[in-house]
Amino acid sequence: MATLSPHTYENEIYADGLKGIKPTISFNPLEWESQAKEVLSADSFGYVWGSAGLRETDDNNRAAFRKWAIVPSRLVKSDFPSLKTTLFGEEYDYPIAIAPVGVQQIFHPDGEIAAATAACKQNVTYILSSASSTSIENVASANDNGSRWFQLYWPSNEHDDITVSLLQRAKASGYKVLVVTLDTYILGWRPSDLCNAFNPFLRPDNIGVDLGFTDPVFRRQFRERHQKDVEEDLGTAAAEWARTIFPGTSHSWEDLQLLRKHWDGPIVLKGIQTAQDAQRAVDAGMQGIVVSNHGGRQQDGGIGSLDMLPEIAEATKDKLEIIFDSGIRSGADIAKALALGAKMVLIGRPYVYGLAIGGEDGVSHVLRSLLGDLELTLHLAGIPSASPETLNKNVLRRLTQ
Ligand SMILES: Cc1cc2nc3c(=O)[nH]c(=O)nc-3n(C[C@H](O)[C@H](O)[C@H](O)COP(=O)(O)O)c2cc1C
Ligand SMILES: O=C(O)C(=O)c1ccccc1
Repeated sequence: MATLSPHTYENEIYADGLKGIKPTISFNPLEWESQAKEVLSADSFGYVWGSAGLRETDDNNRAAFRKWAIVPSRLVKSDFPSLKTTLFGEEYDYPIAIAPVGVQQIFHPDGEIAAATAACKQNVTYILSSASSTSIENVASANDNGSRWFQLYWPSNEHDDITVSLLQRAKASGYKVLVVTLDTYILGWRPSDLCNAFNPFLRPDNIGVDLGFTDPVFRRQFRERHQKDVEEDLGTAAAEWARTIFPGTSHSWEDLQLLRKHWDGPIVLKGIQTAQDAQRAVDAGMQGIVVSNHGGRQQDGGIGSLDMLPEIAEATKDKLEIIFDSGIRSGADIAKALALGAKMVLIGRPYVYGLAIGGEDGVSHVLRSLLGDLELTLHLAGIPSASPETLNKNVLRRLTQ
């Protein structure tokens, strides 16, 4: 069955309207946050909404989009724009993917299963977090024949055998691209979580440690250390898994060779914010980067992620694939990031809010809304496709310096 153009979501909604049926989830992306707040516990809402320090990096992420504006062209006779994009030699239907987000069961009981199912149904890539509350294998089953990538929180060198085990499991379960997050070897200073005394990893129900608890190498080593199984001392095991994937200190550029050796598909470094680091990624044999500051959740007082995209793209876009995140909230935001050099963007908090509000349907709603908005934004600006030939810096003007 041919996939319907995303903007046709509108037709469904207006047809329902004629029957007196009103949508339950907002179409205003900024209201997804307030709707999620109504249904989540204070702890869970504070965690997803939270950012580092005074939220300056987060604010700068949003402000960066407002420094650019789309300039439309007229009498461009074209069909609805193609949203296809090509990365690592593969064609993707849409230039968006689900950002890796940990502990999704604290937002909805169906957690990762709901989000990975929605991603498959909407033809959007799902990136599984290392801090998932559902195992690599179970998420793969839910994601079925969908496109899925695996995000690594990278254990320190003393745990290389666990790293290799995670990579092997991901590979065996059909995850095609490895995304290595470099900005979160320890959690940032997050006042919302501190005020709630809430650490998503140190919970009485131990949600969020499933990848460790299902890992044969972690389980064997736990037994050797404690002469008991993970199930016999869940609290200790959860704390040890948290220390394993958030070791407190960073790796070095040389360490990437271990990942290169054990992963034969594309590797993408997530958290890059300078052209110099992007070039280092090229030199280290990496295939892509995510220009990201983790949604401002790690380091406060930082520059907006979009502010750094043009110079990074200028320096390296012909040498590796550029993906972007941090602050994407609308179709116009996606268009701007693509125009400034990204081939794909990651959707973060918006889909988590959708998950909280409506489970699988809520995630589908957010993805369909963003894609419908993107499609009409390009179409009405006279931009015939999302590819760099037609969606590039020429369609933007910088408003302020
Ligand atoms: C609740 C939450 C959990 C996250 N967990 C992870 C994670 O496990 N791994 C990771 O690489 N990034 C994680 N991120 C960061 C996202 O992948 C992404 O970079 C960020 O959400 C983008 O910013 P935005 O939400 O403002 O768009 C998390 C973000 C949120 C909001
Ligand atoms: O909150 C985050 O940003 C994050 O990356 C994370 C995910 C799971 C557990 C702890 C932190």
